[in-house]
Amino acid sequence: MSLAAEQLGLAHGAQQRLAQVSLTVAPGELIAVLGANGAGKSTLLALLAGETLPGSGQVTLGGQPLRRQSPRQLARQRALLPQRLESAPGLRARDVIAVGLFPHDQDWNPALPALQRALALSDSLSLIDRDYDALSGGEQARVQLARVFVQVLAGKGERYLLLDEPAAALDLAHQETLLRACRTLAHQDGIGVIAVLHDLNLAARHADRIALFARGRLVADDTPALALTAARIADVFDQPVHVLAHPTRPDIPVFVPADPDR
Ligand SMILES: Nc1ncnc2c1ncn2[C@@H]1O[C@H](COP(=O)(O)OP(=O)(O)OP(=O)(O)O)[C@@H](O)[C@H]1O
Repeated sequence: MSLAAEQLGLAHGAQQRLAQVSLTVAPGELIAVLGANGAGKSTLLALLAGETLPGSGQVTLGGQPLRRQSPRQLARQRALLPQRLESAPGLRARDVIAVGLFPHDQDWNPALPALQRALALSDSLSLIDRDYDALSGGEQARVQLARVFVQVLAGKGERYLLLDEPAAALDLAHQETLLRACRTLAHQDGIGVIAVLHDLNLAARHADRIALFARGRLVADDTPALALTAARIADVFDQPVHVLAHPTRPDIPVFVPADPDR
């Protein structure tokens, strides 16, 4: 059982968005996808979700090529949070969250355990009666997280959650809440979670594995300590860093950008 990218490639003319990427997400693991702007992270998530078709290679879910699965079956097994959130004029937050229940033929019902858990894990219960478009950016992000959380929690069997920069609009506490929720969904519920992040420290502290991308290629796929070496970070991000020891968790590296002027 897995969601697997097999030798994926996608190009537009001479521009190679992704090349020869093989990556497996297993049920119960949390993978952070890291890399510089334009490295191909969103492209990978769109391909893994079946929203974009690869130019070469294939994606399989539970051993079956994605292209053989109906949109409805796919929606029951995987949820995608895209990087750009659309506006939802005239809708309340609860209407947006209820979209995650549609693939399971369910409507908004406060007694649903999956819904209660999704609202708690995303800290969005207090937002459900607000107009979605009147929410702040971080509040909208929490509502969208509730939508994808309920989509996977209301399902059964093998399920995957694909999150494209879910922490981008969140404050410090809600970033921690989000990553703890991802760990719970992976480790307790057995969902395979793959999240694009830009914060190396957040990724190193919470992810089981890091998939590091540079110029459309996967350059490391390992535990945080082994994937995120100072030399590799300097190369991939063109930014030197100091790697420090975490004060209470020696297995977790801490990164501080090096400032050449000071
Ligand atoms: N629809 C598209 N058509 C053509 N090129 C695209 C398209 N979408 C993205 N690209 C290009 O593909 C490359 C990878 O883009 P992608 O969005 O996957 O990067 P990313 O790693 O998610 O970047 P960021 O951190 O900035 O969000 C970029 O060079 C981008 O300009």
